Amino acid sequence: MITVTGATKTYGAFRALDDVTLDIPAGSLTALLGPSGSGKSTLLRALAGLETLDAGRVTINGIDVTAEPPQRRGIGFVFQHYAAFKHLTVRENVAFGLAIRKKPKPQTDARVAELLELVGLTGLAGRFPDQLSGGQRQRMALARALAIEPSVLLLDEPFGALDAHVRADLRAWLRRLHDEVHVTTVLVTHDQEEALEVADRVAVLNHGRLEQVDEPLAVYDRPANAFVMGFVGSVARLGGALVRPHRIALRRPEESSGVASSVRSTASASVGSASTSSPSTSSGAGTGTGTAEFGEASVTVDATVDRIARLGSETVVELLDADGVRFVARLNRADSERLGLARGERVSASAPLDPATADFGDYVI
Ligand SMILES: Nc1ncnc2c1ncn2[C@@H]1O[C@H](COP(=O)(O)OP(=O)(O)OP(=O)(O)O)[C@@H](O)[C@H]1O
Repeated sequence: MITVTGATKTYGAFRALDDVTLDIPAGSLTALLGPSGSGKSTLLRALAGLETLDAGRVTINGIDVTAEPPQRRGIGFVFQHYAAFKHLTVRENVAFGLAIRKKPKPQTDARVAELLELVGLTGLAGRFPDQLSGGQRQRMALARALAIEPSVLLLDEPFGALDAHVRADLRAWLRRLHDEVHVTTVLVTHDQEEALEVADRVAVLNHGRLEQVDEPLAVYDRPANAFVMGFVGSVARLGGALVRPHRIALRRPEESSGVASSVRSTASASVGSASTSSPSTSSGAGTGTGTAEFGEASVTVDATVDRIARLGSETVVELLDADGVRFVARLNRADSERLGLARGERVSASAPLDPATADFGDYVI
């Protein structure tokens, strides 16, 4: 278990961490997620002891390590650009931490063999780092970090420099690795998909402040505020309300049933008539709210299709509402083909108003 209490760090007048308090459960894989400059790396470096806090405390497994140097915190660290020893083989790189701790050779050899097996590099043990791919190098870095049996593993965008396919593979691999070794792990990422896929807890940072800490789906489904909603998934502004693009149902004005991208694909009879009969609603002409379509509060606007991008499994439809506000709806392929929309067509767009997020509409994201 790691606890961070009131962590504050300033650089001159700039507050990189602003009173961050966070518990990281033992054995969890927690992602620190946030945009560039939000303070993720500063927080991770403070956990590592590479950064001194202006105020606040860090404990690891009940021991206050705030004033301890990195080497006395029992941590393993992997950076985006791993600095391997170029003149040492993969095996020697992984053994490095054990060698400087003067572990007996047979013990070191056995541990290194076990780690190379764990990260799938057994066959490449005799190679030098520049004979490895980027993904293999990062796996070697993880093996090296794990060699000293750290109580905490700190990963700063470890796959950030790799291409999308390799990243996706390594993400899945990291999840499996974590399920095997259960080391308390903190992963810094600015990629919400990576955080939701890999972590069992996600801590969202913005401007040095902790906005929300929760399970991955909870930050998506029940975001604490408009920033979290916008950062952990895409959002559309529909008649002043923020909704998820995959929950928007589109239909031609003359049709009686809508087509939405997922759970709402059979949504029928709508409040679309409100769009023309209530031009005085707060969001302007073409907007209505009601409860008929989704069995819960919903919002409907008239819109014009501006652009259609068919991405394979889904279709992204860009629309303009009556006020010229652009928003995006995401349809699954079957629904999109059934609807057969074209640029310039007029449609009505409806989405349920989630009570948890309905009042985020006033926020600027
Ligand atoms: N040594 C430093 N001196 C001055 N400012 C710094 C220093 N280190 C970080 N900062 C600033 O603190 C803020 C937070 O930086 P940090 O690296 O923690 O952000 P981050 O969320 O990890 O971003 P990124 O994803 O871009 O790495 C940034 O605005 C950065 O410019």
